[in-house]
This record gives sequence, C-alpha cells and structure tokens, in this order.
Amino acid sequence: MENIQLDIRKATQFLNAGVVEGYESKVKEAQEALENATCPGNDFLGWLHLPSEITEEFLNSVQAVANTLREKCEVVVVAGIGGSYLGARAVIEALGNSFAWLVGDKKNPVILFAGNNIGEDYLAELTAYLKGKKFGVINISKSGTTTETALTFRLLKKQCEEQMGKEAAKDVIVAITDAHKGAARAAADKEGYKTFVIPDNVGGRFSVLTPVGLLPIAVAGFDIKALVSGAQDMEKATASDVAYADNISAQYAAVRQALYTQAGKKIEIIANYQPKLHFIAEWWKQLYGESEGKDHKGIFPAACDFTTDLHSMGQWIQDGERTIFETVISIEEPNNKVLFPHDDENLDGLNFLEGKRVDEVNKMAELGTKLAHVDGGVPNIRISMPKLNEYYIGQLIYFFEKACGISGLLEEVNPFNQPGVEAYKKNMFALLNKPGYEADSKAIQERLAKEK
Ligand SMILES: O=P(O)(O)OC[C@H]1O[C@H](O)[C@H](O)[C@@H](O)[C@@H]1O
Repeated sequence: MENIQLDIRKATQFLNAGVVEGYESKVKEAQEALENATCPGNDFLGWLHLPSEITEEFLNSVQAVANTLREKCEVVVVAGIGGSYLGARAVIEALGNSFAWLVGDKKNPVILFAGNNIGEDYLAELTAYLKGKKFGVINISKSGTTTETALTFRLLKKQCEEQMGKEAAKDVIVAITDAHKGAARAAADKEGYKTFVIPDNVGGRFSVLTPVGLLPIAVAGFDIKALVSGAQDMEKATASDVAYADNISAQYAAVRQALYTQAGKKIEIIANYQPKLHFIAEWWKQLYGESEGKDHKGIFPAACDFTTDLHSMGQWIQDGERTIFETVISIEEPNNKVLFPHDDENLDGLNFLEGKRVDEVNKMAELGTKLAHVDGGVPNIRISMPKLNEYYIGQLIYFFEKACGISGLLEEVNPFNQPGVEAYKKNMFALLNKPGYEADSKAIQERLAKEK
C-alpha cells in the first residue's frame, strides 16, 4: 500500500535555501529523546509505539464489546470531551455518510456525541430524543472527573436505567477511563459496567488508537483493524531510522517550526476540500494547540473547510496579515462518482463542465486556491491521501501524532502536558462554590466585587 504524501515545496520557497535541511540534527535529537524517553513529558510516551503494540486479540476484544452495543442499541451516545471524543468523532465523520443520522440504514446504530459542552438546550434535546429509544452509553474520561462528561453521564445513566431497567442498562453502558482512579472508574466498578483502560502514559489528545477511539469507531461499523494497520505502517515510515528527507513527520515538524521561527508565520490553517474531514481538523487543533501552546509561544492552530470557507475567510487569507500558512489535506480519489450535469438553458454558463467528475472541479479549485494563496504570501503544505478510508486515516493519525511530538520538542516545550487547562476549571469551581474551593470562592467574589 502506498503512503500518504507530503509536499512542502510551496512552503520552503518562503524560507532561505537549506533551512529545513538545517533542522536535521535537532530533529534527530528530538526523535532520540522520544525513543529514549529522555524528553520533557517522558511519562506520556505510550502513544509512540502504541500502533505496533496493539494485538489482534485486543482488537477482537474491543470488537466483541462493540458488537454487543450494535446488537442491543439503536443509538449509542459517546460521552466525552477533548481527546475523549474528538478522535472518535473525527474518524466516524470522515468515514460515515454525510447524512448518517437521516439515512437510518438500521445496519448501524446512530452515534451521538455528548459530554462535550454544558449546553442546557443541547442536553434537553438529547434526552428528549432518547426517550423511548434503545440507547447505550460509552462514558469516556481519562481523569474520570471532567465536569461536562460527568454531568452528561449522570443524565444518561439515569435515563438508560429508567428506560431499560438497571440490570439491562449494565449491558449497554461501557466506561473507558483510568485503570484505578476517578469517578468514572468508581461508578463502573460499583455498577459492574464493562470497562476499558486508558493507559496512564497516553495523553487524551494522543488516545484515539486506544479504546477511546477504537470502541466508538467499531460501534459505528468501521474497520478498526484497517485503521490500526495504517497507523502501524506510518509508525514504520516515520521511525527514527528513516532518513530525514524521507521522514514525512520529521519534514512536517521541521517546516512548521521554520515557518514559525524564521518566516514570522504564527497561525497554521489546516484546510480540507472534503466536508467529512471537518472533525479531523478539530482533532488536529487539540493535538497541536494543547501540545505547543505553552510559555507564551506556539503556532496557533486554525481550521477551514474549503471551498466553503473561501467564501467567508478567503478575503482574510488572501489579503490579511501575512502571518499565516496553510496545511491542506487532499483526498486523491473520492469514494463516489457524480458527473457535472448538462442544462438545456445553460443560464449559469457552466455547460462547459458537463460530463466532468465533480471532483475534477474540486481539484481545480484546490489548485487555483493554492496558486492564489502562495502568490499572496501564504506558504502551502500539502498532504495527499489516496483514498478516504480507515487505512489512510490511520496513517494520517500517526503522521500527525509523530510530527507533533517532534515539533513540540523543536519548540522546546513539553508537548505532552496541559497545565493551562486547569485555570478556567479552578475559577469555574470557585464560582460554583464547589466544596474544597472555599478560599478560591471568597477570593474570586472579592475580585468580581472590585471589578464591578
Ligand atoms: O478524558 P478527560 O480526563 O475527561 O479529559 C478530557 C479533556 O479535558 C482536559 O481538560 C484536557 O484539556 C484534555 O487534554 C482532555 O482530553
């Protein structure tokens, strides 16, 4: 099987000759630090060789639980936030029918995502939709204590038990969480739910190839063996013994850092020309944003869906501040075929396109956009995937994960922690008068009084 390809030529033209090549020794150091677990965050390197460590037996155990949920449920709600849902949603939406929730093919349960917000109307509408439905819950939280997920699980556990009885509910509620600690683990052990463990040394944003992603993806009816196979092949293709110039994760990490440090590019816009890739971009934003946004530095990860957003963000990208670069994910061959239709009236003047594949038009839009943006001063990195399927998404996942680890180390931060996410939580709990936050509550109320 061929691999996904990386083309950085329309990015290196914005750098002095040899700059990317000049990163070779630093990239080698980063790769060695990852392999030898001598880098900052070395207690979170379980993702590095996770693909090659996944066994057929383990995948079969995940599939068996997925089959139970598929047999018993018409709807399965994935409760999780951040790394505890984005990977699953990214893969399921990339592979699924664009109108899956309407198609209702009965072959697969409807997969819903919740626990990723604190929207009261969202939760009201979700629980109303689930009334009378045979639904299951995959409760995903590495810490087991995330507010959004815990709130949602409280509502869904109660409704599931009311609708199908406490005993039957146990067969359709699965927890994916820490091996020992946290509320999700405690509830699962108390109630006797089936559980899967999120390894301690795999951070949330790197956990899509653990049951965090694998179980929901299997429940949705997709091939987790092919997904893992793609990741395994990319793990080999980006190993530290692969020549720097041939290592696409190393090349992507280096060119990003070069554009950031030597060409003043502060924002990376990941763009796709297939709407199904929208959540791949959301997953990528967390992976890179949470890994690199530290010590008041780091490339800001943004996302656009093209050509859609060329009609909303195109002006800024073409003519705004020249501090951006683009990373475009391009699918070489769509899974379907639609030809441009003839129209007798030809009022839109588009009959010159009749009979062409719609994707040919999409590809010319992509090429035209690349030329315009590069001419406008926006470096372009292109990742091409032969097909949109489990195998190549598996390759893409590992490609981005490996590049992220290298890039974060090139930026000289710890790519694997996320201390910054605790600040808002502390304020939120203080404002909610959470027990144990009494001093914080007093302080924040005094601050707010002063700021009135
Ligand atoms: O899986 P959980 O422990 O519930 O955490 C879910 C998410 O929230 C945390 O605040 C972090 O920002 C993320 O790295 C994590 O993926």
